[in-house]
Amino acid sequence: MTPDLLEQGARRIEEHMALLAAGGGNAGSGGRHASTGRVVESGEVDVTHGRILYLDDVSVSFDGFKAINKLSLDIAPGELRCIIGPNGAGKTTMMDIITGKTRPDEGTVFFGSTIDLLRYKEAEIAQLGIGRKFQKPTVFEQLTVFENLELALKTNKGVKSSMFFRLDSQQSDRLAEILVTIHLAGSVGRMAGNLSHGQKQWLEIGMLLMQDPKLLLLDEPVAGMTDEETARTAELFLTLKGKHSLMVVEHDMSFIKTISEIVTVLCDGSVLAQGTLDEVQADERVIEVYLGR
Ligand SMILES: Nc1ncnc2c1ncn2[C@@H]1O[C@H](COP(=O)(O)OP(=O)(O)OP(=O)(O)O)[C@@H](O)[C@H]1O
Repeated sequence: MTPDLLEQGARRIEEHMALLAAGGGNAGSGGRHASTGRVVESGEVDVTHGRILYLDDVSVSFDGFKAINKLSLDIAPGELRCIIGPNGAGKTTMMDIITGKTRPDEGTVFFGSTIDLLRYKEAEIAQLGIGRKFQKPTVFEQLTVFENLELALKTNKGVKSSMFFRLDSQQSDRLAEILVTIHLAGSVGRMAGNLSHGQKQWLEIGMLLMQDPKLLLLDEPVAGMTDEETARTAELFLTLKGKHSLMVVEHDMSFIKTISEIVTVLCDGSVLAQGTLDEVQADERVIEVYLGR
């Protein structure tokens, strides 16, 4: 390979890495653009006040339409919070705001009690420890399961160190542990493109886990999965709870029933109801706008 080709290849890897860091990998699908910016080293998030994520009075309008309307919400460290709500309720927009993809017109968004997320760009927020998984799997189809996971560790490396990157023993151990967690230990050498839809979703979650995120945002993770894959995903999320904080947007109520503690119902850009699944399912307002009679 000529130096030119090497350089081009390295540049392509770096572009992929920037996208991945912003939660929008583009290995054959999707394609969200990452903003580039200063590198922010991930450090400790101050959760002494019992909150890892804190949104207060957040609003955003698109052409005069209030997609998010005085939204206030907080999440405890290690919590698995489920978010439900009708189409257009603002669930995706809320995640866009948390991850820096959309800037709110007003309000406060804090990661722990000291990190004002509104001061950071999308790629920086990913590096602070907020991982996002979009609905569609965005793994690197032409690489193996192992290579995908290995690649996920390279996001902070420059071109040359990225090309000659080797896992140290601690990273190898973590990769092996994550392979088991995501049910892909037996598929380590398979090309990601040959995995089932559910396995691709797990692989992408594994790639996020390689970066050891403190908070994971997951948008409709079980959409399109078989019943068995859905059940295994529930198992996976229950394993992650406690070690990571999770915010899961889903429409699949039986999945929510298996994994949920507190469920937040969004409607018209704000919180309509919050409580256990039984509580929100019994709430007349929720039945009216979302669950149907
Ligand atoms: N960039 C944008 N420009 C204009 N309108 C937008 C934009 N993003 C979102 N909206 C509007 O804001 C509202 C909330 O959308 P959002 O995608 O956040 O809802 P959602 O709860 O995720 O819905 P779904 O369950 O269908 O994914 C919708 O009416 C949507 O059309």
